[in-house]
Amino acid sequence: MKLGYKKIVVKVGSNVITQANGLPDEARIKHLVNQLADIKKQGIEVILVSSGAVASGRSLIKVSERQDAVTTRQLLAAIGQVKLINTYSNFFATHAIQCAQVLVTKEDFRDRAHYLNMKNCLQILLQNEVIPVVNENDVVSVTELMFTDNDELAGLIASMLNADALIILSNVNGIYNGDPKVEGSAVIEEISGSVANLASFIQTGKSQFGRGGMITKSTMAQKVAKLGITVHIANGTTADVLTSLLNHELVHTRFVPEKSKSGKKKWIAHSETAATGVVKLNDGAKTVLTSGKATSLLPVGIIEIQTDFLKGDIIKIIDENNNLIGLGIAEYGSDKARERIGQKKQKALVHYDYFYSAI
Ligand SMILES: Nc1ncnc2c1ncn2[C@@H]1O[C@H](COP(=O)(O)OP(=O)(O)O)[C@@H](O)[C@H]1O
Ligand SMILES: N[C@@H](CCC(=O)OP(=O)(O)O)C(=O)O
Repeated sequence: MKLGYKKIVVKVGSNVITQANGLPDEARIKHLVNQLADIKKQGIEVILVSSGAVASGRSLIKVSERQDAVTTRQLLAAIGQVKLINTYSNFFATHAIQCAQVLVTKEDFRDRAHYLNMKNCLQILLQNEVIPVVNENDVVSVTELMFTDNDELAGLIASMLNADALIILSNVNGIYNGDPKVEGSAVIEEISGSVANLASFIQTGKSQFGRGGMITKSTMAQKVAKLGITVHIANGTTADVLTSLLNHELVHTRFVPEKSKSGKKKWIAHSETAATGVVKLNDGAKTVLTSGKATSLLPVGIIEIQTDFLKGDIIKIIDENNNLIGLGIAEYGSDKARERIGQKKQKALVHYDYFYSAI
């Protein structure tokens, strides 16, 4: 395979594996499994992140209209995930490949210890030639405990496992430079760095069964590419999509990766919800920290400690307009940091090795 990847994360959206009438599209699931089996047999490690539990559940049970959205999702996912994983498991078995069900919540990544537990679990499956089939545990993850969508989860897993690439399969050929339904719009084939006007191309609407939409997909893709992982967004309803993509024969959107960041930085990048403290910087410090040079956060650039934190906590670093600049691990607690605000020649609050720039 021309692209030469050794480890890939493939994310399949609900729309790819659901027919227009809401029933699971078994022929498509089979076709994707055949390609994944082929890829695995070529020595590439594969992790699958598959949506579709809720959509599968909808085909199995009629839900009362009086039921609220959260409990409906729990009911449908609880039933649908069984069908979804059975379908994958049966198709993988025809290739003599074992797959595993890994259901996760945001809580499973809340601190470094939990994050490493998840990482160990996926690594042991890969070492045993098993394909992990990951989904959010929709039965227990509700409201603020939820991932934005499975694109966010797939980005987190790709970063955690140091994958070479993340392939997101949706029901469009990639990110278009306008409304995909309007004639004249074309697929943007390559995106490098942070493209400021990318969101302006993207319609806020989602596809029939999707959760996050293309804006969250592109924000996540830019973040993951910044960590050094190539991200591809392609059409999962196209025949032989994965093999064509990996052979460099498919029109789709590719996010060009930056230099690979360390495992610790990748973890910090995905730990915004675990952050305790909030520290505000002046514009000079912001410029230096986001310049791309190896610079640590010194107290001289701090103008306010907004929320307390302890040594070793993840802290959010914001600018004068309260926009997020980055995340980092505090070298000391907020008490000491407050005493040192604006002072020169003080120990860095966040060392460069433990700072992730969100800009
Ligand atoms: N500029 C754009 N390029 C591509 N897709 C877009 C764009 N703007 C909006 N979309 C919509 O985003 C949808 C894909 O996002 P989503 O519904 O979350 O899919 P999935 O279920 O695969 O995660 C597409 O079906 C498309 O309608
Ligand atoms: N966990 C949910 C899918 C949530 C989700 O992000 O869906 P999608 O936008 O289609 O990838 C399910 O299995 O139904």
